[in-house]
Amino acid sequence: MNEPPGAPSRRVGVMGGTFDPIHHGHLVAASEVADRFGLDEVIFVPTGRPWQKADRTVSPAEDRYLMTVIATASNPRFAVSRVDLDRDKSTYTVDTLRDLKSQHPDAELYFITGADALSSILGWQDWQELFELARFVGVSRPGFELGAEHLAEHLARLPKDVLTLVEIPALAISSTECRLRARENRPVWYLVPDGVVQYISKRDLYRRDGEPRPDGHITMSPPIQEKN
Ligand SMILES: Nc1ncnc2c1ncn2[C@@H]1O[C@H](COP(=O)(O)OP(=O)(O)OP(=O)(O)O)[C@@H](O)[C@H]1O
Ligand SMILES: O=C(O)c1ccc[n+]([C@@H]2O[C@H](COP(=O)([O-])O)[C@@H](O)[C@H]2O)c1
Repeated sequence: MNEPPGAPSRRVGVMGGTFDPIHHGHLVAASEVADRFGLDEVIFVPTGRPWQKADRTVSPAEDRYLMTVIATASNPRFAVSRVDLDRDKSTYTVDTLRDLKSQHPDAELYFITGADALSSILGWQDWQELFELARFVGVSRPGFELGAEHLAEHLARLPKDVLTLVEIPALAISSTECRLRARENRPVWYLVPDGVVQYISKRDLYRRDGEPRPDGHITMSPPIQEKN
């Protein structure tokens, strides 16, 4: 929704991700950055077609969107946007930020990203334009420390003062590990919000392609190239 003319500038965080599934590492990152930067809101933006994950099967966009809604529903400062899901092409952050900027013309945008994603930022589509649209906040993640030499070398090529690095409480959780656990019938409780555990079970996500479900149905995850 557009803001009324003359409204004071709001600080809006943007947390993009594939969220397959969303987990507590994502939620803590958003919450910490909101606190440190006094953000009024954090908008979670599930990717539509994450081109950098084209080599693997990704769950249908609507499932990832609904899990993101479930996970964020209880926090009045968290919201979810469909901009990347409703765009009929590969997902690029430059498009995400352009769309959100036009929806929130008076807001200062803060794009939140983990240290792992940050380490490839110079390869992102139109990367120079990204910093005209938003400030970037890179957060620590176990296994991807902010002080790593290769990350520093990569980030040295960015313009000055466009990125702030923030240490956050370390949660060694990844969506990959959650999917693996769900596939092997091991618990994902406490790694993801309770409602997401229940959604994974209800929709039978992360079972092997072609593996029969207890009710005899066969689940096939659509390949990422298909429109979900
Ligand atoms: N445990 C975590 N701590 C901090 N940041 C995280 C954590 N997990 C993911 N992120 C960040 O959240 C954003 C979205 O991540 P994404 O949805 O790809 O999750 P993921 O756990 O990295 O998924 P996958 O294991 O499938 O690659 C990225 O910027 C990523 O760096
Ligand atoms: O714009 C790009 O080229 C680009 C390349 C890689 C990742 N991103 C964004 O970074 C965010 C995290 O991506 P991922 O793959 O870690 O889920 C998500 O919003 C992606 O759209 C964006």
